[in-house]
Amino acid sequence: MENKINHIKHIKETVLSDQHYILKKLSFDYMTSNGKWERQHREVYNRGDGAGILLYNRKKKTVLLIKQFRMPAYLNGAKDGFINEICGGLLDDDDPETCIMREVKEELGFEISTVKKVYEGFSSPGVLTEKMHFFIAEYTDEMKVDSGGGLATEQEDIEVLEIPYSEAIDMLNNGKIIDTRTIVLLQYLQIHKVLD
Ligand SMILES: Nc1nc2c(ncn2[C@@H]2O[C@H](COP(=O)(O)OP(=O)(O)O[C@H]3O[C@H](CO)[C@@H](O)[C@H](O)[C@@H]3O)[C@@H](O)[C@H]2O)c(=O)[nH]1
Ligand SMILES: [Mg+2]
Repeated sequence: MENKINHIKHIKETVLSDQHYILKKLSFDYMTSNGKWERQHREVYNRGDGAGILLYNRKKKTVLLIKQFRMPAYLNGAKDGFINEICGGLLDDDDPETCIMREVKEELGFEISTVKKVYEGFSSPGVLTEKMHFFIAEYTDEMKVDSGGGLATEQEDIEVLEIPYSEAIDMLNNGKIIDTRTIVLLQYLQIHKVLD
């Protein structure tokens, strides 16, 4: 594989794992800022892109979060490994809007028809190819169609949390929200005074 960008060349890819998603080792020549070429090696994990959404209710001043077990967080000191998060998922073959509406239905049990895209960005650009699409949307009780909880066929075991926005902000400030996607969207609501 050759790249048109002129600060990298001689790119070699080796698949290290393709069991579920794809982990590759990339070896390439990189031209440093002082003009010298050096051989670099980087492991890159490709799980596709993702989308996440924070649902809020203007009248009740509540937000919808989910709680689920995350093995990587458990391995890295997150107590029992249960993480408070925004609803979200991998795009698979869908566009971000279609994906996020599907995840809202599967994980939260709500059917929403409009979402607002607020950000797009790389989750962890040094290691993941993943680009995240961030959304917010308003919900009302009438949009609830079932109890959510995720797909048992995908071994998802998700608790839906409807909590006062003020409590979510307290959780953010006292370290109980430790998922960066969730921090980003709660701060979006704060910065833009969406529920003030
Ligand atoms: N067998 C197997 N299944 C897996 C594996 N990894 C994930 N899965 C399955 O794939 C499903 C993915 O569910 P989604 O809702 O689509 O994704 P997510 O795990 O919620 O990911 C979201 O959060 C991530 C963490 O922040 C984000 O990285 C991602 O973009 C997305 O927003 C999981 O429930 C699980 O069943 C694996 O290594 N092996
Ligand atoms: Mg998910």
